[in-house]
Amino acid sequence: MNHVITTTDLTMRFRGCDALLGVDLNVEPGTVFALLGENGAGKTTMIRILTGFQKPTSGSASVCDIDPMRDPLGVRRRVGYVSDAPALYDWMTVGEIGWFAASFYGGNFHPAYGEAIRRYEIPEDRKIRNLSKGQRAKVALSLSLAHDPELLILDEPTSGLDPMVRRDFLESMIDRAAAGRTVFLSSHQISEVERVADTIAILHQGKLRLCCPLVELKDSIIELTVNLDDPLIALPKLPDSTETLCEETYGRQRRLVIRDFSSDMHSLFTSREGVVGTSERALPLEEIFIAYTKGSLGPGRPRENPSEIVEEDAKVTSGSQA
Ligand SMILES: Nc1ncnc2c1ncn2[C@@H]1O[C@H](COP(=O)(O)OP(=O)(O)OP(=O)(O)O)[C@@H](O)[C@H]1O
Repeated sequence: MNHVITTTDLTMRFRGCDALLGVDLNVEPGTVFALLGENGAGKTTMIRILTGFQKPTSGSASVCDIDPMRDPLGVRRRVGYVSDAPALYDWMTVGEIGWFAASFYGGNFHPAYGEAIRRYEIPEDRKIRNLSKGQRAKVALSLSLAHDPELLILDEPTSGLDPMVRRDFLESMIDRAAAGRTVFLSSHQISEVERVADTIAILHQGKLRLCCPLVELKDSIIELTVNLDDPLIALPKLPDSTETLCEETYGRQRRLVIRDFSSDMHSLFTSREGVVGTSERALPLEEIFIAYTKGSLGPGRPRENPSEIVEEDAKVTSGSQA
């Protein structure tokens, strides 16, 4: 399959900060692809590279079969892009900025822009500088969509929009994907993303922590609650095919978020002395995201023996002193 976006070993090192560290990513056509990450995870840096505004330190990228480093204008002609702080000419009116952008794209751009502006009920004679934050966001979205791009790249697209417009806008992204267009968006509104995304990628401290279809992700992760007689009891090691994303203790309950846990593994816990019982539940995307970005304990964890934690910490401490 021809991917709409491909990055290979993409790395961006700023002075004193590694924003992206060897990111390999493929985005399939006709999907809504959501890039999630905490503040400073590298999302905007990635989008700036994909849209040709930033040259990476190393690695490569291809967007609609164009190398954004070699042909940034070619990419921007093919792609619709809205940044988290859209730069619009403040002295133009809403109507004038439509004519201005239409001069680059031609075709059906101006009628499509005019229709979007009327749908959003923004007066065409209003100066851009006098628009509210939400109206500004709507103008930027209308401009990015008017040439019906095969790929739409959105950095925090719904910030500033009221809840009704946000919902309508995100639902329209599903329609775009159904029509074979591709939407690549970065957002902190995880519950909104969950309603529209086909594929989820999580960037954490510049590294791609995860990239997979949302349905697959939600099917593969559960929260396991283990009820204990003794809160200090050591839990069994799980098979290496599983990944324990986080482990927390609440009184006599141990809460684990585990990837690829299967129901026959409950007995590993229930057969252990001091374990009263276990229960599991599916997690919403927001809780999965938190579990991933809190840091993984790695394959097969939780730890067999709590003293291991102390020993490992001691090793780190003595290593740093050496
Ligand atoms: N021009 C720059 N010079 C130096 N450091 C930069 C530059 N641009 C970004 N960074 C750093 O790179 C890291 C990633 O920034 P980036 O803006 O990509 O994060 P983000 O995931 O978009 O965050 P947010 O969700 O807060 O917008 C941050 O630590 C940031 O300070």
